[in-house]
This record gives sequence, C-alpha cells and structure tokens, in this order.
Amino acid sequence: MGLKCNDESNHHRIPILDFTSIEDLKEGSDGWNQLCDQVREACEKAGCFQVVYTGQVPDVLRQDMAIAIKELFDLPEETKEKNNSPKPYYGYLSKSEVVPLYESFGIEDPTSLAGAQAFTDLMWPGGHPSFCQTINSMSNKMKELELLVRKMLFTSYGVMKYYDENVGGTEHILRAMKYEAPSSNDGEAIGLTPHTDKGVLTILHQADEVQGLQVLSDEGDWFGISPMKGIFTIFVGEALKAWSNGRLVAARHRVIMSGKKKRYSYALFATPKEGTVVEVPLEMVDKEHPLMFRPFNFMDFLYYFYANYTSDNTLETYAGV
Ligand SMILES: O=C(O)CCC(=O)C(=O)O
Ligand SMILES: [Fe+2]
Repeated sequence: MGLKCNDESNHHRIPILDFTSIEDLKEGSDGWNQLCDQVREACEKAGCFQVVYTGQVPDVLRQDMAIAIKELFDLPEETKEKNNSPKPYYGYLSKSEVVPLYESFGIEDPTSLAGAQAFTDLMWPGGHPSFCQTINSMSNKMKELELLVRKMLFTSYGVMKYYDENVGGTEHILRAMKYEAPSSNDGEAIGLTPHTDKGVLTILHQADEVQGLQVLSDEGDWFGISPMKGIFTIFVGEALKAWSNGRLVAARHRVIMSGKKKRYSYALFATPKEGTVVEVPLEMVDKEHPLMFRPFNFMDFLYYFYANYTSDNTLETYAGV
C-alpha cells in the first residue's frame, strides 16, 4: 500500500458532529438522545469522528496552546529528556530510526494544576506561569469533551450505571507532537506509523493548517483528515473496544508528511490507570455479540504490546476468548 491518500472525499469519510448547541447538550433532550446515538454509530462504524467544539474552546486559548507547544519543542534536547517515565509511551520520545521526523512529550495529569505545574517546573526551573496555565486550561477543555463523548456512548448503550466507575478508573495524559517536514528531495514521508490508540478515548487537535493525519477506511484505503479550527478528532482506543465487547472499533491511523512545513498536534488520552482491569459489562454480551474478551489488566496489556508487537491484532491475541 503506497503513501498516497484519497483526499477527494475528505470531509465525508467520517462524520462531523456538531457539539455547539446548548440545547443538544441538555441530557435527556431529543437533541441529546440523537447525538448520543450518532456518536455511538460513528464509533461502531469508523472508530473515529470529528467534533465541532468552537464555542467551548476560545480562539485565544487555541492560539496560546499552539505557541506553548512550539516553545516546548524549542527547548534543548537535554531538557526535553527530563520528561521521562517508566511506563511505555508516557514520556518524551526523541526522533528515532523508525519515525525520524517525529518527536513528542507526554504530560501526566495535565488537568490538575499540580500536574501542569510539575511538568512546567521540570522544563522551566525558573518558572513559566503562562505555559502552565495554557496547558492546564486546554487539557481541561479536552477532558470535558472526552467525558462528554464517553457519557454519550454509555447513554446510548443504556449502561450509565457503570459510567462513574469507568471514569474513576482512568487518567488523562496530554501528548504534544511535532513532525519535521520531509527532507527536500522526498515527496512524502512517514510521520507516524499506522497504529490504533491503546487507551479509552483520544481527543486530538491538529494545531495548525498542516495536513498529515490519515485514517484507514473499511475498504482499505487511507483518507486524510484536514485540520480545522475548533474541530477535534476523536479516536476509540483498544481499551474501550474491549470494554464494548468489540462493538466499538479502534480506527487505524497514521501521519504522512509532505511539503515544507513542520506539523504540530496535541492529544488528550484517557487511559486506564495502573491496576485497572478492563472487563466487558454483562449488558454488552448477547446472542449476536458473544463474549470476545476476558477481563485483563490494562497496564499488563500495554507492556505486552510493547514487548510483542508483531501484528495488528495484539488485543485479540492477548485478551481474546
Ligand atoms: O499527530 C497526529 O495527528 C496523530 C498522533 C497520533 O495518532 C497519536 O499520538 O496517537
Ligand atoms: Fe494515534
């Protein structure tokens, strides 16, 4: 499969749902119930969708966030390396042989002031209050959206009784990503290799107007997701796919770089906390949907994935029944 992607039908390949109407966000209203079902349908069919969320995230916060992450990547390499973690994919990833254009930070607990402060102090021991405030505010906006999407899914499946416990078993990590432009003689180059996200839900924003994100369709072709102001892309992760007994799917996606511009993006990952066991609720199992996954410790699955990654079906291999 080449790197070429089908940009023709770009905007129609995954649904764009409008979350800007206060009426529709009123739980129990007709608009709300309809939106819950649309979210579920998108996550069952495509494993991802886009959300118009302009009112809730002010333009100035988006602009401040774009500036903040650029400043972060401009720090010296030895400072960046201080963002490390024993857990896989939690800390700073410098450019590597596999993805030479890609570099990223992992910011743990960014929605609490203490978490945002700890990361800021690590990067700027002399302090950087505006950076701290910006990442904290944006993370909270993204967390609000993540919890809203999760609530809509639980509502649509009629299993709201599990919502609080499910939310309590997850934590949020903010990742900031930077991709260099391909060197001048390459037309296109891999930014990030094809993968599915491993956690519960991912809320992604492409920080400026540089194209690059692509999703694999059912038909097996890659299509681009254009960056747009105030629009967030939502991905279902493997943990949520397992919880849903395979009803929800985790979309395979990648980043392809072309042109002369660097690309920046950031994403909030909702992910099961260390020690959390992912288990299919009884309500998700019936004749048409026999049990697909045994209960499993999420962090053990993550370690297994990083040690044994060979195929696209790691979840089925690890936890399939
Ligand atoms: O940079 C992007 O747009 C995608 C990043 C991504 O897929 C990830 O970090 O899991
Ligand atoms: Fe991803």
